Formats: sequence, structure tokens, C-alpha cells
Amino acid sequence: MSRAFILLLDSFGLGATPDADKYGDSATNTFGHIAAWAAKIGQPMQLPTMEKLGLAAAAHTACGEWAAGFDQRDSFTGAYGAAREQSTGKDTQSGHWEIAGVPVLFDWGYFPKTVPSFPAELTDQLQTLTGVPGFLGNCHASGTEIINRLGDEHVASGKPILYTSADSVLQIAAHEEHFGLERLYEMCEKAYELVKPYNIGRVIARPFVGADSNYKRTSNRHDYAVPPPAPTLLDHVKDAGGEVIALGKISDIYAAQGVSRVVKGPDNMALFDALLKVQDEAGDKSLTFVNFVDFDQAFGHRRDVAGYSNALHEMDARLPEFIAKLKAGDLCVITADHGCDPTSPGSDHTREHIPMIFFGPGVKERSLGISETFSDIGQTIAHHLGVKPLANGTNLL
Ligand SMILES: O=P(O)(O)O[C@H]1O[C@H](CO)[C@@H](O)[C@H]1O
Ligand SMILES: [Mn+2]
Ligand SMILES: [Mn+2]
Repeated sequence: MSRAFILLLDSFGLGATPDADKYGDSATNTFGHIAAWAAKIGQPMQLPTMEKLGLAAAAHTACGEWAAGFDQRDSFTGAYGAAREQSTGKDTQSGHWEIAGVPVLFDWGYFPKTVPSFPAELTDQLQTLTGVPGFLGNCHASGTEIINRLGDEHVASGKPILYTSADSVLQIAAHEEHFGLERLYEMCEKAYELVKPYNIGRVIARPFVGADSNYKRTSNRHDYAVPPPAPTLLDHVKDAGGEVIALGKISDIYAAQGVSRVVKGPDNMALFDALLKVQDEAGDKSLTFVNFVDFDQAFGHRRDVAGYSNALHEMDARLPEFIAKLKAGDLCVITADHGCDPTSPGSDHTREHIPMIFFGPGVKERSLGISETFSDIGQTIAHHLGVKPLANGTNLL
């Protein structure tokens, strides 16, 4: 029996790639800078499980330095390395699709950093189709900041909040109760059709609750993503008769292509509980793919170093439960889709190496060096499961 598990820590980068200067990210290092911050405040990070699997060694491979508090060890249990992205974007879709064998070699459309950011033609059509009295925002913003700034005006006027970021995305924030969740979803479906000519990767519904300049997003976020342009690892596994179990926002990111079963959860630890349950159920040739979004959404974009560090400790503390239940024929990988250095300016993703830490009963300690494409991860899994090889990437094991 062979099974595969991808544990994707959304935004857990291991240091700038050689092309990071083109993105203004040449000094970024998500893991390295969190570890340095922790050491500086006198509480060095302790991630014994991931360290033993090869995390710090993978980070050393990526950036040439040992993260503060992580000493060089002479034995690991995983096959560890780092990967650089072939796709030109540093967004979630590009990262995930490339891992699954489909790098994004075309240019996504982006909305400019002007105010208004969205073309009048687009917002006019959206207003006509939905009958709202207008829009607020219409700019680049951090999603948590803009709802607190414009939430009161939104509630009073009924105008939804439109914003974007360095990603190829149109986000619509609206109050779950005052505006209505279904109404927000319907608006996003219309917006998804309208952004097609602009080559935008995703429209995201961002419902929130609260009052009086104190608003909080809910877990009813919904992504309307364009599908990958070619079959991914998920399709190859499903076509070969294996179950593809998508936890968290994985199904949204691949527009449900190649997904057999969707399991959602409100936060990292709920998703970890779901992962442990799925681990008992997954059968031969299955792929279980989980995206732990809090690293990115709750801490990376929020530039919350302490929160990010804490989330890594929480994850590390739970991993032994998962490892203890692995069976012969299981191949697992801890990886990421891009960086989001919480110590860097702004609130956007950062162009970094991602970890590739393979482990499981049949994996022997080994340094894998640096891959030139994230697709080496997917190809290694395709080979392990014995499904059709991917069009891109090299088997590493
Ligand atoms: O600031 P928030 O709304 O969390 O936005 C972030 O979330 C979006 C999707 O992951 C990205 O485009 C990023 O900008
Ligand atoms: Mn991401
Ligand atoms: Mn993000």
C-alpha cells in the first residue's frame, strides 16, 4: 500500500531566492527572521520534531546560515532540501500548482497600487449587476486593517469593500449580518466572471462580523479561483483511482479539479485534528493534501512575528501524533507555497525558497540540495504512488 501526505505550511519560506531582488524581497527570510527574533528576546525557538526531520538543515541549504537557536546536528530522520519557484508569481495558486507539476509560466493580471485600483468598467458592471449603491476601498490593503477602517461606513451605506494586494486577486469584504453572506457570495460569483478579461487568479469573499470600528473576519471566507491550466498531481492520482482528500483551502486553490473529498476547518489546530482523522481513513494510492493557512493569513500578512512563532511551536508539538500513526508505504512532505516574512515591510508575500522535508517509514536521511522547481515535490509523490508522471519536475527519492 502507498499513500502520500502533503503538509503545506502556507507561507513558511526559508530565505530569499536568487531572483528575489526583482520582487524587492532580497533580504527576506520567514523562518530565519522569526528564529532571530525569538533568540533576541531570550526565548529561542524549539521545534524539536521538525528539526529532527531536517528543517534547520533544509533552511541552511536554502540560505547558507543556521537559524538562531538551531545547532547543526549530525543525524536527521528525513530527506531534506529546499526549492525555488519557476513560476513568476509569488502567490498561493502559483506555488500550489507548481508543487503539483504545473508551473505558472504566463503572467497573471494585477491591479495597480493606485486609488481607485480597479478599472471603472469593472466596478460599474459589478454595481449594475448587483444593485449595490457603490463601493468602498477600491485600493491595495491589508484585509484586517481595511475592515476596521471602513466597516462602520460599510454597515451604514451598504457599500461593499473592494480591495486587492500584490497577488492577482479581487477581494470583497462585507458584513455577514448587515450585508448578508449569501449576497456576498453571489456578488463574488458575478465578480469572478467580470475579472476574466483581466487574467485575475481569484476573487475572494471576505465576510466579517462586529460593530463600532471593531470587526473580525469569519471562517466563511470563500475563494473563486480559476482552474489550473493543465492536469495536476491531484488529477493524476484521481485518474489512477486514488482518493484525493483536500483539507482546508486546497480544493479552492485547485478549483476542485482532481479533488475527491473536501474537509474544512476553522484554524490550524482544527485542521490538524482533521488530518489525524483522515489519516485513519485514507486508502491505497491516496493523496491527503492539507494547507495550514493561519501561518499566512493570521500571522504572515499581519506581520505578527510572535503569532507566527507560536503557530510553528503548536504545529511542531502536534506532529508526533501524526508521525506515530504512519504506516509502511506512507510518504509525507512538509512544504510551503511562498514566503511571508513577518519582519518585512508591507503585508505581502515574499519570494523565498520553500522547505522540502520528506519523511515516512521508508525515507532515509539524505540531503536533497536545492530544486529549481517546486514540481520536484509533486513528481516525487507521483512516483511514490505509481501514478502517471507529471509533465514537470524530477523524482527526488
Ligand atoms: O490581507 P488579506 O485580506 O489577508 O489578503 C491576503 O489574502 C489573500 C489571499 O490569500 C492575499 O491576496 C493576501 O493579500
Ligand atoms: Mn499561500
Ligand atoms: Mn497569502
